[in-house]
Amino acid sequence: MASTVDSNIFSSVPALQSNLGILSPDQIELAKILLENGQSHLFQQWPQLGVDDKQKLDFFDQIARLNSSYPGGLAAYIKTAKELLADSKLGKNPYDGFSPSVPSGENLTFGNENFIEMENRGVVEARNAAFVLVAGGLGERLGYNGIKVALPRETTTGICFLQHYIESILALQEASNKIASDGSQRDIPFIIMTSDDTHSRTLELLESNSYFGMKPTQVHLLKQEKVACLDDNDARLALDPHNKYSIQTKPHGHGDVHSLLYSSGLLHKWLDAGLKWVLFFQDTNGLLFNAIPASLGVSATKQYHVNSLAVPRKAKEAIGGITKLTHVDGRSMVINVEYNQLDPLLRASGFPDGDVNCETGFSPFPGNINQLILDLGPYKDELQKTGGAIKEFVNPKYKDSTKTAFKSSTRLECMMQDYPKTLPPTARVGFTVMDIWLAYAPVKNNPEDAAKVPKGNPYHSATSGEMAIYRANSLILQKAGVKVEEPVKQVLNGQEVEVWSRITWKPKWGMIFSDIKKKVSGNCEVSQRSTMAIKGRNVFIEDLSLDGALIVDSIDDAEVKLGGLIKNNGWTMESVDYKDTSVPEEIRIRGFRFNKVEQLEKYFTQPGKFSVED
Ligand SMILES: O=c1ccn([C@@H]2O[C@H](COP(=O)(O)OP(=O)(O)O[C@H]3OC[C@@H](O)[C@H](O)[C@H]3O)[C@@H](O)[C@H]2O)c(=O)[nH]1
Ligand SMILES: [Mg+2]
Repeated sequence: MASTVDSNIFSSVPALQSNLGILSPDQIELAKILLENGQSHLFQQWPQLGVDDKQKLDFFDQIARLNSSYPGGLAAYIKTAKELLADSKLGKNPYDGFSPSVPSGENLTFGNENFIEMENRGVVEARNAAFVLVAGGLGERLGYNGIKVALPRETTTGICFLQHYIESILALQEASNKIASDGSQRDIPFIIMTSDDTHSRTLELLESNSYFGMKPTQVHLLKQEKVACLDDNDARLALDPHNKYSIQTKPHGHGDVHSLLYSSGLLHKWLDAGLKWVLFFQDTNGLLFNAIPASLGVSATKQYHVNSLAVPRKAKEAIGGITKLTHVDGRSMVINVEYNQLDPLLRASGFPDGDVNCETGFSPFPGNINQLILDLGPYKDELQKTGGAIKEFVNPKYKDSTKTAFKSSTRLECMMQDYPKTLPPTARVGFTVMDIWLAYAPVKNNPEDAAKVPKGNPYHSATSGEMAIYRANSLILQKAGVKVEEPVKQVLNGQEVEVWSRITWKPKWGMIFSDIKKKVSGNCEVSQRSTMAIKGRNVFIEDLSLDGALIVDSIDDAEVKLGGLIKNNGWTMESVDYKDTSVPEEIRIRGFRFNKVEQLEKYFTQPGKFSVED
């Protein structure tokens, strides 16, 4: 009751004091925390007891959520915000005292002996891994209305990113269980971090598709909460302009994944179950699983506590640079420097041209694709110390050079790749660089912005993301001995792209290069205008000459041989303008659609041996 609490602190805020009677002891505690941290303005407009009481309690519900979802609670959030805002006002460089240099890491070349060895090792390790997808972002740059994981990875099959990720994990699980030394079977855990922006639609996508073949018990959704917005340099929390009982909130960034995993209790469970690795990945990289087995192999071989996957980076490309930072006091770390910070950091530390390409045509700093492989043991130990809190930053847009007022409210943010920042120097932090064509093709930019990307830099659009899949699959088959015809150049949605044969396969057909090589033999060729979708597991390509469209699906017990000359009118590509709203959004953001003129389509639903020849 109001009379029993310390009245001093409340007496200076009469609007709150007069309402204490409706608050529970817990709520009164929260009110105290707010007042002690300079937030009395939140109650300024509160009417007397009896008016809007329900909304006042809603206000405290929200405060309780904000308090419990942040490591250290609101007091810690406000304290950090004050510090970071003061640094920002002073224009303090977050990398003060550090000088950047180019780090050295593992380089993998697709298909060579080392790569194949790493892939094999990765498959052994896969059953000891848990996969974590961060998918709480809205994808504002892409501007797509749905959730990004529901977008087709490519439109030949229309299979969405989430289905592809799940089928890839299941394929790895099966391959890994098959060779388990103790013969035991394990289900690889799959965690998806969602937010209020994506949670219900992600759940709905999973449920309406029977979890794409995964056991529902294998999948966990962890929803991140947004954090409170800040109105000024004193870190006064921002009220919603339309509701004085509600604090404005914004996303805190993908760094939340660590505190959520920690508080979920899953890390202990995984350790008890004998798991060893946690793999983090982002929502729309359709090539990612080409890179997973080999880089997991690298983690295991090198005993990396942290392994970041990277690709050669074009200067000014919107991907972070992996950088070695050496402090004047001698300590050093290998860490991602985010793309908006790399140029100023370089200019401030002896690289007068900033973020530019070197003689290789690429930035000397490898590009972070934000796929992290962490060793579970040290990861859990570290989170036990930090509670999963990740070094944050603030990025206020000031009204003017006095830096006293913001254009709009700001908030603290954090990034999952900043996890190594708190690690001791003894931690084994490394990275693995792979070819771009193999490993990285995110879908982040809308057509208009993609068309403005400087020539030679990747578009990161729905168009380039899909074309990258056909290119990667074509190149992989070429390396396996298939004569895949060279691509043609085409401009789609204002972006010049290479159009390769539209080749796709299900993960269970071939997860690693040695599997794929086993499925291809003889003299095979595929023309540029061809489409080939392999959906069955035991499909073998032998002396095939394809000039047209071929779709094959089969049950696992059917062994299917594809051979001979298969020729038909195939599928043609028609240009679509992204502004044409008569076309579904997920198609028009690509700038093309298929006209399915003619195809050979075969389904094998009975066990046995079959062959497809025209
Ligand atoms: O609050 C958030 C924000 C983002 N995310 C998820 O985090 C992932 C990355 O988000 P964005 O695509 O906005 O990230 P960015 O493109 O800004 O940069 C990111 O990817 C490229 C890397 O080089 C950068 O270092 C990395 O920060 C997405 O899967 C998104 O859904 C969250 O889960 N929660
Ligand atoms: Mg972003």
